[in-house]
Amino acid sequence: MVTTVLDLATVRNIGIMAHIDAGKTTVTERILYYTGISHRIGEVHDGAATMDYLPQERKRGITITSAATTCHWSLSGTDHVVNIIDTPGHVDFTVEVERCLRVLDGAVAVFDGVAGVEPQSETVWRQADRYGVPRICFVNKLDRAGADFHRCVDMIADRLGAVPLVVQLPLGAEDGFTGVLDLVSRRALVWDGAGDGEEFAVTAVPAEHAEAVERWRARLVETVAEHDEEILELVVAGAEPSRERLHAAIRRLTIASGRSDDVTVTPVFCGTALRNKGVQPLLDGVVRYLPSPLDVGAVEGFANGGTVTRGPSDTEPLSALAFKVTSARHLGRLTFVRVYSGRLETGATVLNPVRGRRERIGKIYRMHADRREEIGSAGAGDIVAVLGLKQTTTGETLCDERAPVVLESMEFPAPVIEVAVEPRARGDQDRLGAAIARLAEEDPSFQVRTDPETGQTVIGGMGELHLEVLVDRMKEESGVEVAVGRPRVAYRETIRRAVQKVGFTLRRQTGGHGQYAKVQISVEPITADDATYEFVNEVTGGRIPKEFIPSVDAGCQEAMRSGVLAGHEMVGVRVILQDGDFHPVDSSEPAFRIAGAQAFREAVRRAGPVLLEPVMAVEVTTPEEHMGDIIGDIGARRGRVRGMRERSGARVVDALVPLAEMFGYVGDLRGLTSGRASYTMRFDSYAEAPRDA
Ligand SMILES: Nc1nc2c(ncn2[C@@H]2O[C@H](COP(=O)(O)OP(=O)(O)OP(=O)(O)O)[C@@H](O)[C@H]2O)c(=O)[nH]1
Repeated sequence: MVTTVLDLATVRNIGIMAHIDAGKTTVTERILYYTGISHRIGEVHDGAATMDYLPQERKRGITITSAATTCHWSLSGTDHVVNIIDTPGHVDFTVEVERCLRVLDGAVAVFDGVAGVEPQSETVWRQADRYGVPRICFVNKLDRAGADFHRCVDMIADRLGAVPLVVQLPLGAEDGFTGVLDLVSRRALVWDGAGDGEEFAVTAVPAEHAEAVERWRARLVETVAEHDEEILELVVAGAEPSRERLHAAIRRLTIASGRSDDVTVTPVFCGTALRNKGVQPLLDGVVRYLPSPLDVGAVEGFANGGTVTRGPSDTEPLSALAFKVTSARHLGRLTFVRVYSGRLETGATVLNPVRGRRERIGKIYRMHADRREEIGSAGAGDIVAVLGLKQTTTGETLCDERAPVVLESMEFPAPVIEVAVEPRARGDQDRLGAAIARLAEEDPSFQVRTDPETGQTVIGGMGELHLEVLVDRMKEESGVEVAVGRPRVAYRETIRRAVQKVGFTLRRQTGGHGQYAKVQISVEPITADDATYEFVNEVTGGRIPKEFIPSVDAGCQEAMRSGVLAGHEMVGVRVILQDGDFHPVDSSEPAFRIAGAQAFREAVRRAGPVLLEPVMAVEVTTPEEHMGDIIGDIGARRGRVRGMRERSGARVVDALVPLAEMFGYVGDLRGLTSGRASYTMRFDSYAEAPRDA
């Protein structure tokens, strides 16, 4: 077992983000290959890709669950550790995207050289804008007919509002694409087509390209000078910036762009991952231009009611964030964590301050796609998987008991779409239950309930594709065939009025001794945003013995799970237990639970119950000319525009729209704007639904 102390300056924690099909998986595969992790190149289309290791993903050919993998890349004789966090591209998996963006320091944005900047690449790009993640771009698929590097660069400027720094030009095109021209070093990198792309020759720029290289290099220097003082001074003095100075300036600009709202300067690389051209220089670019944990600096957290910071150093107290929980076959629960400060040691006891529980660190692994390497400890800046954590889930902090801190957590939206599921084979109910429980543990945005009327199991998630994938995984991983109902919006119920003194008496005589419990309650709406339920006991003088009070509470909570209107979960109710009565022999905990639940249902029926529907915060990013259409359409969907902004040259419309009106929005928006606009949507709040909902 190895215990390595990393030189933080040599660590890169990156994500690879792209529109579906732009080639993210192929690029990742090639990176793993060149860095020596995988020993053969797995093709996505024959289902052998290493990174997409769920059988479900192999079948679909899309990347769904993020996995972290560590590899090494040497630049100028220095070894670098590159931790790659695989990020999904589909909007239904925003939770996955959010948890990745939370823990990574930089990203490679992959574009399809034929399609250019597609609407969905805009979506992921905007997400990275929001999280302030510095990026470099890779224009992929330049071997394809119709690929056009310069058009893609123009689209990066026009559609994403970024400042593209072209650092390479393609050498040849389509079938004749043979390599890249490196503008910083004024060299040609040529893959001769033999072998599997490991070898490339570094040559002088061919004479016929010399003029283009000089022209584009001048443009590169000019753009850098516009944003960087040091290079500006050199240019003004008429000096030629050296290769090292230019690299350093591009690095400064790339990293600073992540933090800036106005300008995103992004180096642009090119190649074809499938034909193994251009990936090694892209790796050089990752190391050269993307930030190390040291560049990202200290992380903020909360302690003792105030804010504290933890610097990226092994000598600070431990702070780490769990960003993913998976269950690994034959191993059990595996928790992926990013260490922000201090060291995580095998066998140590750490604190989960959110739960107030101590946890023992079992084994620590560095993950290499589907292979694990056990290590004794992990230091600040590292990303590893831990075995043995029993309680900690996604978004929770682990820290030193003597210096507790809660790192800012990720927020998980409420599930907004539901489907009923049932096993096709009668005897499979228990296996379905186990399969669901396993998935729910991995994915905080996935929830389960039982429909009180039909008795069916209902699963809820972030979107239709999200649920579809989960159902497929039940089959693939647990062998349960599932019949699925129609997707529907996940409603809630609440009350609008207070109701006083609603009583219920349970009196039953069955054979031996009977059952007796009497309660009187009031209910009232709680208006605080996130309040779901409160229980207040005002019974004094032993009119209900103390030991039965929690049973009344439990009965009310049980009744909250299925409202009186349509069996949806209830929120926002305060119950006040005012009075009651008992019998020395016939009263019991179950009797008070039943009485509590019955009184609650009766009270709620009189308290103006209403249906609540999920309302989504929708952010549409669009070119100026489509603003009017988009705003009109939002109105037609019962939506309300909250504001408008400009971000990196595009207009951003912020609106609240009921989810029930958002089915099919992807297609409608495409129709309205010829695919130029993109949107993201997350749960905002619940609001009263119209009567006919
Ligand atoms: N011609 C060509 N095809 C490529 C290239 N890179 C990837 N492809 C193909 O494009 C398709 C999509 O590639 P993936 O790597 O699965 O794309 P992805 O972005 O990971 O897709 P998701 O996992 O679905 O998000 C596959 O059929 C690849 O073989 C390339 O450089 N040239």
